Amino acid sequence: MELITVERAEQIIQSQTRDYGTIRVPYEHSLGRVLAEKLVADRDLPPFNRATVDGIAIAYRAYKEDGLRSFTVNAIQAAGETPLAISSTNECIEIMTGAALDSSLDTVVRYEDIVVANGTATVNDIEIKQGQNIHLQGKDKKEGDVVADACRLITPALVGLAASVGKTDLLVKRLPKVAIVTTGDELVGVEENPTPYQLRRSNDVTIQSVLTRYGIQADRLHVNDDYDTMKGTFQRCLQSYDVLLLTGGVSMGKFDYIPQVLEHLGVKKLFHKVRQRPGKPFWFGTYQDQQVIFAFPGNPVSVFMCLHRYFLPWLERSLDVKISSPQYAVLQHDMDFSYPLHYFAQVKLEVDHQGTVTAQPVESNGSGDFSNLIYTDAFMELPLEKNKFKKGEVYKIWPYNV
Ligand SMILES: Nc1nc2c(c(=O)[nH]1)N[C@H]1C(S)=C(S)[C@@H](COP(=O)(O)OP(=O)(O)OC[C@H]3O[C@@H](n4cnc5c(N)ncnc54)[C@H](O)[C@@H]3O)O[C@H]1N2
Ligand code: MOO
Repeated sequence: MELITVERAEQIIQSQTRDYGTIRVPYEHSLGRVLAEKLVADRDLPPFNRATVDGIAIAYRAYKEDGLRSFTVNAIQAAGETPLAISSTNECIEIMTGAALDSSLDTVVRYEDIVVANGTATVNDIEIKQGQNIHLQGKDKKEGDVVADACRLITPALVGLAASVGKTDLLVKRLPKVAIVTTGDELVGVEENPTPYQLRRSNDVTIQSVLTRYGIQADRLHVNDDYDTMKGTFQRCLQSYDVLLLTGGVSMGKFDYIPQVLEHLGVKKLFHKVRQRPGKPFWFGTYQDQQVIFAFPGNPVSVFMCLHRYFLPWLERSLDVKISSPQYAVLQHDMDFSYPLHYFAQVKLEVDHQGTVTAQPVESNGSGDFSNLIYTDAFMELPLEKNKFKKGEVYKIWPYNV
């Protein structure tokens, strides 16, 4: 099969989004999930006229029309208490931040602007405005107003908002069951001691960690490069998971069995090999129009790039998240890349003094060199149509560390 372009690969993948339905989860466990319902205010926000400072509450007309500057303290009212009224406009209530104002009061003066002595509060020589220091009932939202629309990624602010409107269970998008399967005889578990020519597996934990941001608890499995073992493992995975993320074994090597095994099992290949670096041997397919299989080339940077450039957008679209607009940055160095491939450069992002996002490319030793991934922030997508990329030009970025 011919190598396809990045754009075509993206199109094919996006044509295979899936709907996993919805489920209710307690709001404490909803962070990172995708909201599948509108949240409405169960009461006005704020629910009452609320003092925004500690001080005294007065009737403004006594200050303005009667020229009063001293007020007899009628009572002290804490937040949460039933509003206390004054019986005459020469009185005030000492009121605390967050307390509800009675309808006989319409203005709050801070402690800093008064002197309280012997049961009387005297206002300093300052200008007072009617209605000051009061957060009016319903000013933010009215009862029944939408406070959050559906298809949003649930952020800490949204969890707080849900709690404030008494939503104990949130309807969220159901997540796919994901298996991450690493392959390769040279790979040992993190706890094991590698021989001089073996490596510790790292792709699986990296992928798993990225997925936790979306609330996905993916399972990790490892298979050695044995055709029948792979066949058995993948077959079981296809029965129990919605998505398989495989790493390694998709290139030209004598033990790169993955494409063969998958096709043997009836997985439909939608493409193999993309005009890109890293990640050229990327393989993608579907099983019985249900399961979706991403087989990433084993090099850690290839895996990381393909995960952010292809899998996460697929996931976000499948979960119906409001898609954020693409991000761009200004290249800070001339770069040459003379192969007819899209090049995904690792870049360090900064915001300059004019507020422009700039991208500083970082040299790497190919897709097996993952040492820079912690010092860089994004892949910059340099299109295959060009070989020379000039300082000052603007290209798309795929952030991973921001
Ligand atoms: N004759 C050719 N050889 C290669 C080509 C090619 O076009 N022709 N493509 C190269 C490219 S590009 C890549 S990328 C690699 C990808 O090959 P595979 O997908 O078969 O990956 P492996 O050979 O299994 O592994 C590559 C490399 O990554 C290490 N690895 C694998 N899995 C993990 C893991 N879970 N954690 C950490 N490291 C991992 C593995 O040990 C290898 O060093 O093929 C080129 N060859
Ligand atoms: O895709 Mo490979 O990642 O170019 O090394």
